[in-house]
Amino acid sequence: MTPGWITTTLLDNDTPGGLAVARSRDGFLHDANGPLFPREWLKRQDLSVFAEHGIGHLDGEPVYLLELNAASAVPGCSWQGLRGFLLQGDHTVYKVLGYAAQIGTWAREHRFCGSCGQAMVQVPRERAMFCEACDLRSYPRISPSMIVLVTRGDEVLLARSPRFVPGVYSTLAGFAEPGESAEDCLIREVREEVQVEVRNIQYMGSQCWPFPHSMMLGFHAEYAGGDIVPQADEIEDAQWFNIHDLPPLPASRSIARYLIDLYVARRLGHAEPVLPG
Ligand SMILES: NC(=O)C1=CN([C@@H]2O[C@H](COP(=O)(O)OP(=O)(O)OC[C@H]3O[C@@H](n4cnc5c(N)ncnc54)[C@H](O)[C@@H]3O)[C@@H](O)[C@H]2O)C=CC1
Ligand SMILES: [Mg+2]
Ligand SMILES: [Zn+2]
Repeated sequence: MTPGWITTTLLDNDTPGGLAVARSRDGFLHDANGPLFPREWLKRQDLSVFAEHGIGHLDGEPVYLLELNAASAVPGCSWQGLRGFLLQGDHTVYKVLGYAAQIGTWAREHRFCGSCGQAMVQVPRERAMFCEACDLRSYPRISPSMIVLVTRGDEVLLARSPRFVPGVYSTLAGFAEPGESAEDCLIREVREEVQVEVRNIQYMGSQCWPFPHSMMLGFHAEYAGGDIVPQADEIEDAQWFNIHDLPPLPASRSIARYLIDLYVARRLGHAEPVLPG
């Protein structure tokens, strides 16, 4: 048995047993023991199953996703969105759910060929949907996004989107566009969002961000010029904050928080944080 969580494409839906998670628009089903249930028990509940996907092994046990048409009442259980599991509880369980959410979303959104419109079929032994007429394979969608902490000595540039929890400021982020390198994207996003120029771009690490399918590439960059001008509509406010006087920050398991905590730790000579996977 291999401990921990390993994704797979090789599970047979007709083989009984294993564990399962159930996902609806209201999130994942969970009870006091969490969101992983004995699969046969879960399948006996009154759930409207849209699709079943084998997704991996947790401590050697096969794990399946039951993707539902809608949430329904299961005695002793409730529904919680993926973000709730990110903020609280076991991180490995969150990783299982993050993968399940990405596979469920992708499979649901790729039932028909984008080229000819015919129904696609799941490829055996590969996580792909296939159109025979077009010989076209669609793989799970991953959207690369740059995230950057811009610094100026003891100051860090943080901004607020109108979508954030009131008071919270975070690092700048944005999706890569076709034709861009990671660095091109970072420079463009910082220009667009605050009209600031950067230099000495340094890659710091990455994080899967399944909301719904981002791959965050984290960077540090130094300020090189310009006065902050927040982008209309996208950026509600942006400021230089002294590392000794920071505003409320993003959740501790986010790479945004890691980039800030790492810079502060290095500046102050404290122990460095560890990037959560
Ligand atoms: N893990 C973390 O610490 C953090 C993650 N993020 C994530 O980074 C991603 C990008 O951040 P934003 O500032 O919202 O992006 P952004 O600055 O590029 O603006 C968002 C806009 O981009 C467009 N968009 C949406 N999906 C897209 C795609 N796949 N490709 C290209 N454009 C797309 C939409 O018009 C959307 O309103 C989001 O998924 C966000 O959740 C953002 C901050 C922290
Ligand atoms: Mg942005
Ligand atoms: Zn086709």
